Amino acid sequence: MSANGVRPARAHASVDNLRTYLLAAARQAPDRPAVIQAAGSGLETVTYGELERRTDRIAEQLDALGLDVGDRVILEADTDADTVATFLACATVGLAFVPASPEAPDERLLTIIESAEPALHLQSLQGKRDCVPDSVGTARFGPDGLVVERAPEPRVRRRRAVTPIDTAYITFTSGTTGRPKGCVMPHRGIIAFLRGAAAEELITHEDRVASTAPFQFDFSLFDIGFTLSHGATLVPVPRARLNWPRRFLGHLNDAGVTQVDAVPSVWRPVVQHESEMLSDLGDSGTLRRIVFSGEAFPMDELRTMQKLLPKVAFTNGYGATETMAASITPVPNPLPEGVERLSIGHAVAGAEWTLVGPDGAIVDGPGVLGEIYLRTPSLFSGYWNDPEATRACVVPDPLDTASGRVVFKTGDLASMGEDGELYFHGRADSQVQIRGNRVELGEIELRVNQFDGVTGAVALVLPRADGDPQLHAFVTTADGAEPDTKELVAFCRAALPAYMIPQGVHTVGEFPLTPNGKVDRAKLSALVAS
Ligand SMILES: Nc1ncnc2c1ncn2[C@@H]1O[C@H](COS(=O)(=O)NC(=O)C[C@H](N)c2ccccc2)[C@@H](O)[C@H]1O
Repeated sequence: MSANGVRPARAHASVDNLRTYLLAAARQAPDRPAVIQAAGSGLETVTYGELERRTDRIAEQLDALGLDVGDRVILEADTDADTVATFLACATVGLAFVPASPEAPDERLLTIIESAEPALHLQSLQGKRDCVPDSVGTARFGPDGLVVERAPEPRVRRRRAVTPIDTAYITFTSGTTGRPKGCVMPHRGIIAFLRGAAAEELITHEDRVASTAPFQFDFSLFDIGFTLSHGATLVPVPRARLNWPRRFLGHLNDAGVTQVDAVPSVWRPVVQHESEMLSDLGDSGTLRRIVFSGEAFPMDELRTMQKLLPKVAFTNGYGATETMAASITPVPNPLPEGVERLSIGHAVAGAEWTLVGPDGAIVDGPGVLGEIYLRTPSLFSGYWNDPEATRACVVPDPLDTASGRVVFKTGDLASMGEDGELYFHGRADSQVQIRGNRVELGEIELRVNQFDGVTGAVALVLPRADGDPQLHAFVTTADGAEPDTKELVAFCRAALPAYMIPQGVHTVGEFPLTPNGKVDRAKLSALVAS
């Protein structure tokens, strides 16, 4: 019995809960490897049976702290077996975990703590965080369970069961307004998306999936969920190995990885410095698939990857944290000549999207730009403590406004292909007009990329106090030298309308990245302001 005599809450095996859904394999084949992870300079394997034992031990200890279903727990960690066990333990007792990166600065963690008001902060035995306020309990997790340093204040337990609509996790994304927004994800939401993803039949239980995203980026939560729900093996790639192409590829090779999940930027240094080793990895026949998400894979970089990996399948995972994701689309290898924009295909099984034009009319034909509205059971519960931001994107189904059903207004623009597949055209709020003409940043980037010596291009429009917004192109070049700006601009003029010609060209050594590995456009903009 717990503090107020109520039996502690527990996930019920008969309804959707992340713990029961992700440990189903532990029942059927407990000796199968769940996680293969770095250990010293080598690797170690944690089986599904061992993962379940660690999960239950931590769940018991969390229970003893007397927390209530729905209480928040900061889980500051990198992905490994103990992080997964802690994540599953939280799901078992109905605690909402808030993934945090050990690399996040103190003030970012404190902002999240101020907003989420967690009962407990959890970090690994090696964790270095020591700025957690006294109002929050602290504990460390490891292979032998939890070590509680400061018990959380006792809570009154009002709930007796963990239900599928209870919160599994809250991921705080650095909202464009600067204040981080917490995406509240219910158990049934993530499970619905993972079921839809499973219908793509990308992997079997024999696969070994490498996860490269930081734990606080929900791409990592997808990797964990997708892999464990198939009874396959998760291979986390620690940052120390990820940041060295040779070590990264060695880790993939040693662990016998068959699929690598990574944002496009992860591959840039690998192709630049270890293309030979990458090609050998593809020829070995073990690596079968690369899944990317987060942002469009620059076409020329993708083509280069495909030349090195002719036998590997490429898959484009598109979607937002608010619905975990939306579509999982195969990319032809090789990409046919002339294809200049990647398809994001159709929404996964169990979901469907609608394109809505600027005038509110439904777009159901090719070539017209509209905003994607996603009808899906993987919809989040809303933004933490921000009903206004929630109302702005959880809206009545445009096809059936009287029904009371709601859909996710993605803020993404797309056009439709011949058989209804979609092509991503960028964020609605980054669409710009210059002198009344809609500017396609992707088209500008494509053209600049074709200029001799340019290896990467990002186009931005920067507002100006007085006058039209200005178009700027940021480029990386093969030898780091600045391209001849006049020639580059002339090259653009030969293919683009006048209003799409960059007024500023800036050479950077490499593109700055956000903590989640996406091109940091805000940092690029700041280069011009300075
Ligand atoms: N494949 C893409 N092409 C092009 N633009 C994209 C793409 N994937 C996202 N995006 C963009 O990124 C936004 C979502 O950003 S996010 O909320 O941080 N989520 C993600 O980036 C990852 C996403 N949750 C996910 C997790 C697991 C599997 C697939 C996708 C989308 O609205 C798109 O604008």
